[in-house]
Amino acid sequence: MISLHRSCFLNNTGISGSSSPFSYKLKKLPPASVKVTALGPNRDRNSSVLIENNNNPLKEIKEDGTSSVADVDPNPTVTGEDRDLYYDAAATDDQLVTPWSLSVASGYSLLRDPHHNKGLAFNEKERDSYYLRGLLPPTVISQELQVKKMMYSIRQYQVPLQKYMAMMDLQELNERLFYKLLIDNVEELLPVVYTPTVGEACQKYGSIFRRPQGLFISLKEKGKIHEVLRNWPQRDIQVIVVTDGERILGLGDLGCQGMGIPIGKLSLYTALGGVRPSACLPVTIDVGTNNEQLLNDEFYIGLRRRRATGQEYAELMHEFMSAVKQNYGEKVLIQFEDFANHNAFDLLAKYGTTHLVFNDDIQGTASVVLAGLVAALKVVGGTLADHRFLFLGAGEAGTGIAELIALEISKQTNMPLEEARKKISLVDSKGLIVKSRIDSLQHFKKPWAHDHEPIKKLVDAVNGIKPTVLIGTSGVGRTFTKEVVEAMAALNEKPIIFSLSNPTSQSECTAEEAYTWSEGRAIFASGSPFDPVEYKGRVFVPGQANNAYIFPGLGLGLIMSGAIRVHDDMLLAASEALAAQVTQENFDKGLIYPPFRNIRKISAHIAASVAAKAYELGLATRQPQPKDLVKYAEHCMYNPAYQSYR
Ligand SMILES: NC(=O)C1=CN([C@@H]2O[C@H](COP(=O)(O)OP(=O)(O)OC[C@H]3O[C@@H](n4cnc5c(N)ncnc54)[C@H](OP(=O)(O)O)[C@@H]3O)[C@@H](O)[C@H]2O)C=CC1
Ligand SMILES: CC(=O)C(=O)O
Ligand SMILES: [Mg+2]
Repeated sequence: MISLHRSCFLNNTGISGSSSPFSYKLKKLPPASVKVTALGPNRDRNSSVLIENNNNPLKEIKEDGTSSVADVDPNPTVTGEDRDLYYDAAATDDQLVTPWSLSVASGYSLLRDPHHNKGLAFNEKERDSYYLRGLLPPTVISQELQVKKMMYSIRQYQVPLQKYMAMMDLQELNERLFYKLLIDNVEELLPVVYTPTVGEACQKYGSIFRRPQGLFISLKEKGKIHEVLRNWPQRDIQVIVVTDGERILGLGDLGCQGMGIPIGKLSLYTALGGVRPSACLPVTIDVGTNNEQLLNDEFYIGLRRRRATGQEYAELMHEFMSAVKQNYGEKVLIQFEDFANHNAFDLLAKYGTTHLVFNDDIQGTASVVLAGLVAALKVVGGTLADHRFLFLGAGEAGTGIAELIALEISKQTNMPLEEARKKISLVDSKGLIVKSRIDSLQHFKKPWAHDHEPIKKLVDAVNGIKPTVLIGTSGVGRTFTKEVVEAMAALNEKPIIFSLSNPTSQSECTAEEAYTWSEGRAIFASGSPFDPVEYKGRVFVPGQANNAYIFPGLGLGLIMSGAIRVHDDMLLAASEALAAQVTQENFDKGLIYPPFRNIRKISAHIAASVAAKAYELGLATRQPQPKDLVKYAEHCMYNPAYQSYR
């Protein structure tokens, strides 16, 4: 006799899959008559799932997939309902299975289960049904009041890292409240869970690490990655953000502590793009670090060795990429994040043809910057082809943006791509990229080696090339000096200046510097947020040119269309969709990006455009194509409002 466990675990009864480490499939059973009950303690590998269908004999489905009629108590201790659990973001309406009845964790375990805990918002009935009496103080409050209370307490912290830690604690305590807080206060909390604070969190991750929020896959796990993926409690994974920690923002090699980045990016997938949290998996690949300070830090949490390279590195990455496909199928989206450029381009080229992957730093960034430029041209005038672009920094972000601009110019004018590229020049740590350097250049810089005399200093490159647009992707702070900004302002009535490097400390210049040195004429955007600036009685609101505008909507579009590959045209589509969201009211305020507070609407439009492109290119597998993709995207989005457990 299998007995029902009082604190049994609430399983994910999506169309297929499970949130416990064994797998089972529930397909097209008549709704309203299906009861699913998890047995055994939470995440117990020996657990099994019981299915009751129209009161027919209960079936027990075991971890190995076999099933048998079980002799069990048919009345689950508790039942509940949670849309999130059976709602498949990628399901079409007719596939949506609504009235599943689920058993949930109860009592103390329920209060410790971040996916289902509601804290003081559990109502009287739920407190009775779920054995919560006495475990909570008597008051019952709404989720809205919980948000107010939490915002009040977060605002008491003066130190950004303390706010970050309070948010991480909340995510571990009450996931829905965390996302409601983030969605409802996105402009205030984005700098807390994302750049700039996430940079400091990564630097100190060894000291602040508390609980696993993602998977650490190190060289120690070589040969076992398939099993390691199965240790993650969720099975129905739709998006993975993976880093190897070698280029974390502009902070360099942070090794295993780069984990803060995939965690932060994925929280934005949910908050900004509406992807279910249970479908998101943060991963850090640990192949060592070349950061001496970390290697000598007694609190460092990663492998204490120098970075593996060459075959050793490639083999671990390949095992990971293969295991991901084997575990989650070919439609799982993999976002490469903050890899150093000597691996990033090669990984993208290698896996771009076999997996659903993109590199956020190369492609997502390009898409957001192109959108900002298209919007800026409405203020400045002219087409992209009429402008000249100069970059400080010729790595992933710099060459990625440059290539997308060239592609767009080439599309708009039918100009050969090679000709379009000549409108764009890049400066790296050795100076302007020119033909005479070609033999010593990394492969991704070679297309940008134009006929020009060598120039060492940025200000000389500005005066020599006379750009209308200056973009910083160097990862080095304060490199747009007064001299450089003044040179841009002398050449242009409205110079476009983007300081994209993160976090704030690495920004090529501050918003105040850009507006002051250009006498209020710059069209300015930065990677990390800056406050509005008052200059000679006028208030200037800087834009935030950050790939966070793009990847959540791009990801949702890929998932909801069941795309199997990412294509450059999807990034162009995302970029156009973002630019189209800038309203006249935004322009009137000097904004070239729409406000982040509208991000869910923006993401729905981006997702719809990306999905439409996927269908057009024959890369979408979800059929039939929904008629109204924007509505469909909105409909797919995760809603953090509490569910009532019956
Ligand atoms: N706003 C956003 O959404 C995004 C911002 N970024 C930011 O962009 C920055 C760069 O990222 P990424 O392109 O991936 O990094 P890479 O390491 O790939 O590229 C950095 C580039 O900057 C050059 N560089 C370094 N120091 C100097 C210097 N003193 N003068 C001139 N050039 C210099 C490097 O030159 P060399 O090749 O000679 O070494 C290299 O070409 C980071 O700070 C990152 O946070 C990145 C992605 C998105
Ligand atoms: C924003 C981002 O992806 C970066 O700075 O690396
Ligand atoms: Mg990045």
